[in-house]
Amino acid sequence: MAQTPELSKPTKWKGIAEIAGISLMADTVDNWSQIQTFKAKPDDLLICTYPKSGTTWIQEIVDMIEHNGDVEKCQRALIQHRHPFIEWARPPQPSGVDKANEMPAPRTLKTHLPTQLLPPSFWTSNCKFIYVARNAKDCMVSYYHFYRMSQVLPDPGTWDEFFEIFINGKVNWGSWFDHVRGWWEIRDRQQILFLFYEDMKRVSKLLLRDHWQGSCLRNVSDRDVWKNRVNVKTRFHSPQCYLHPQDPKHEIQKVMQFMGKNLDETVLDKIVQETSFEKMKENPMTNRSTVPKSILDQSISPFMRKGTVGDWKNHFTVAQNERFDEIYKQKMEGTSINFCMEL
Ligand SMILES: Nc1ncnc2c1ncn2[C@@H]1O[C@H](COP(=O)(O)O)[C@@H](OP(=O)(O)O)[C@H]1O
Ligand SMILES: O=[N+]([O-])c1ccc(OS(=O)(=O)O)cc1
Repeated sequence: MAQTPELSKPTKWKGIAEIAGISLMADTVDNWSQIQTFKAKPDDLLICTYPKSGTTWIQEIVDMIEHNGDVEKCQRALIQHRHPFIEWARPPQPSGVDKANEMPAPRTLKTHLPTQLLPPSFWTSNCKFIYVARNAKDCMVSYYHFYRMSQVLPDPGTWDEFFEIFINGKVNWGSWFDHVRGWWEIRDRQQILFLFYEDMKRVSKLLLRDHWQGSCLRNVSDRDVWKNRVNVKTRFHSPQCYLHPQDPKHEIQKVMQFMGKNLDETVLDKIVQETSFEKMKENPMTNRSTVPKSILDQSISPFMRKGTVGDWKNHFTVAQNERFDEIYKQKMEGTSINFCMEL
């Protein structure tokens, strides 16, 4: 069994610390009591993700919905300043909790915390959560490039080294497997809208999803579906088997309904366009271009890097892929969650 390589540390760097075995920025850990005693409100909306799962994307979508598709209003501030990041701390700047406390209700907040580390008041205040999950392989690739460009994170080493670090959960915010499992398991016990990056990305396809098996059976064309609706159902002999359209607009509509908003089709179409990868990559309010190079060096890798599904195929070796699939099977055993790894 390969050893987990040690991450080498940048100079002038405060470091990484742990809470209950989960790596976090040391400043976050130093501020832990303020974070844990944070008082959520019933009308809070909390955006929850494992890092690199499309946080910025869902933030922009939520903000656009909240502001009825008004682009100018969404340009009021950098995306990282619009929604307080609950566990963020970087003294002497105000912490995420400080910023949330100053924010008028109704608040939209953000976290990467796994369920077991979330401030308890979120569970008791009956607020709403939007969780976006991204398939582990693309998430790992995106996190690797983020570690490379970040000047405040340890050096990720080579891809092969980072692969070991990621599967062992020794990255910030811990194990992808535990994070996703944790949020998936509680999705029906709280007001949680559980979304998939891949569903938000998929364009103009209808997906046949069997919820009993929890598996994507195959993609079918729109024409296929409407023509063969009954046949398809009959063929799979499963009452749970149904045809489910998924594309950015459909997912945005789900978010809109969850937020209790009602926007007309033209506004929804505008939100789809404005939150596309291409638009957000060019938008200085979302692309992190104003973050100093001493923190994020985008000449190494852009923050808005590729925004695709399946880039893992350009990074994983065949052996790594086989090993990963085996580990995935073990770690995700017994859960009904299912990811699409390519579109
Ligand atoms: N509008 C959009 N559409 C698709 N992907 C987007 C997107 N905005 C950001 N992303 C992608 O989401 C990832 C960053 O996630 P987060 O915001 O959680 O840090 C990056 O993935 P890649 O590195 O694979 O390109 C980024 O390119
Ligand atoms: O890994 N990190 O240290 C990390 C990841 C994400 C992050 O914030 S975000 O706004 O890019 O999601 C900050 C730090």
